[in-house]
Amino acid sequence: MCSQTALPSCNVFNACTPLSVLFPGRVLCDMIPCGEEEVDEAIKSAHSAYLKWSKLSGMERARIMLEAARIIRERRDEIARAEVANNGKSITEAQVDIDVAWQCIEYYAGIAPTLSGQHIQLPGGSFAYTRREPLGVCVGIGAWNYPFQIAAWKSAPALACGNAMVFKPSPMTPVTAVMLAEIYKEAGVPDGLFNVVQGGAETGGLLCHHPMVAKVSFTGSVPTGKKVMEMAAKGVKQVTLELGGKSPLIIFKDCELENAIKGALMANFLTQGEVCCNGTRVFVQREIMPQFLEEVVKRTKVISVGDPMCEETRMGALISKPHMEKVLGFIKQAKEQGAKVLCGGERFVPSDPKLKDGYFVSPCVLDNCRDDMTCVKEEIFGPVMSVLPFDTEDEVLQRANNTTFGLASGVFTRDIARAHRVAENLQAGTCYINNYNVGPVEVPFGGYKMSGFGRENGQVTIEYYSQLKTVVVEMGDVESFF
Ligand SMILES: NC(=O)c1ccc[n+]([C@@H]2O[C@H](COP(=O)([O-])OP(=O)(O)OC[C@H]3O[C@@H](n4cnc5c(N)ncnc54)[C@H](O)[C@@H]3O)[C@@H](O)[C@H]2O)c1
Ligand SMILES: C[N+](C)(C)CCCC=O
Repeated sequence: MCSQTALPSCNVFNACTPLSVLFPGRVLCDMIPCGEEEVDEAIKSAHSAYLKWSKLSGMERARIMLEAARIIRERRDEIARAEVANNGKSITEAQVDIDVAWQCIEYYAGIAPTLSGQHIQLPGGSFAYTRREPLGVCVGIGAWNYPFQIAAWKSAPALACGNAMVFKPSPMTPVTAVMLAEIYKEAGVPDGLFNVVQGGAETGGLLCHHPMVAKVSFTGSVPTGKKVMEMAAKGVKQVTLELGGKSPLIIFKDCELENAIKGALMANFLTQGEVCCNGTRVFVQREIMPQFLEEVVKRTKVISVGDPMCEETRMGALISKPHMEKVLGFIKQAKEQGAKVLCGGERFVPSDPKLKDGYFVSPCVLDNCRDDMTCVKEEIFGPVMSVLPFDTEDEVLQRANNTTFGLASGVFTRDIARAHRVAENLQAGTCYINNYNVGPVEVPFGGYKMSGFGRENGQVTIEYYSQLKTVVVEMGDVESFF
């Protein structure tokens, strides 16, 4: 890497040992997963903090959250460099992730003072009112692709509503959630309000089962999401599930082709293709397929893969060796099933000897794809775009919806009526019209079908981190039947 990154200091529930060398393929830090005792301690301390935090007014909570957002802005480059070491994504993308994180905290700080209920008039001067109240201790469980951003997306609405959060990052990326905990503390949240516990499946299970936990917000794969839901159901805990996808991107022949090509690249190659909402099934209307392929391949071939700490790099390293092998396995299988590799799809070894053990894969465009191929049906979570021809709107809608996933979708067309008709008929939590993978924090994000339920970001997420109490006030005498 161009420069070394110092790991943040660790907090009480984080048993990782910083190593001084952070070259690709090396161990980032050694971790002892948190067991029953540490998880119990983290949840109890979060509960004590919740009792204080939930009694503050929205304005008071907002002031502290705004200070946290300010500190993140101030430390943006340091956190981004740690995120690169954590995940392997390019520094340019990591900086954007950190910006999205502080924007999210600012956004929910703005909402905190607006939380309110309703006043309902009843006969005889009696009335009722509703109060929006916090849930208590919420658990956040994160995936490894957007470690800092996921921690912010979960904690910001949780804290705005007056909850505490115990967050478990993926054991693949344990570092930057700890930095967020330190920042919240520095900003003035009560001790324990945002706790980080480290560990994998076992630690996650302990969190989901703990009786003092009111809600679990999970980001990860569908199989793990099902387990989380099952565990939470035992304690009748609320759940938000942000799961995987295999999203369609539909490009009609009347599109602005230059934008559609840029959109297809954005839909497939951010964060080495390890993005849940990627539009990996690119349906292109047959008439424009030759121009589309020529241009998309030309631009994919020049994506600079390599040292993620360098400003000019556009694609860094995949998360781990087993994951890289899984992605390369999908490409091999695609070829066996008849797909044609137009570019990339191989392990890439940069010329810098320090980077030779990194898990780099050259971005890949697959042609000759059919809907029944594994590469078109399953989430690869790597830099692999599958391109499929189509003829009519009805046909492409049916094929686009023929999946158990439903996280995102996209359409490129100049026909405004068609754009909205297609958006209405796509079975997905998000539809991008004439763009892809933009994610302003004001906009709700979440899935349909097996991509999950509940939402993150936007005003609606307040409903997933609070509960409504109804207070009924009698102004007259009690009318009793007895
Ligand atoms: N929809 C979204 O917002 C979104 C965002 C990012 C990633 N993802 C999805 O996440 C997946 C990749 O991430 P991953 O490999 O980290 O997913 P994963 O399901 O393997 O792990 C996710 C988290 O769950 C924890 N975990 C694993 N087993 C558990 C158990 N039994 N109980 C409780 N927790 C457990 C892991 O330690 C990790 O923190 C992809 O499918 C991707 O699409 C979805
Ligand atoms: C690419 N977005 C829009 C930032 C969403 C990332 C969410 C998780 O993978």
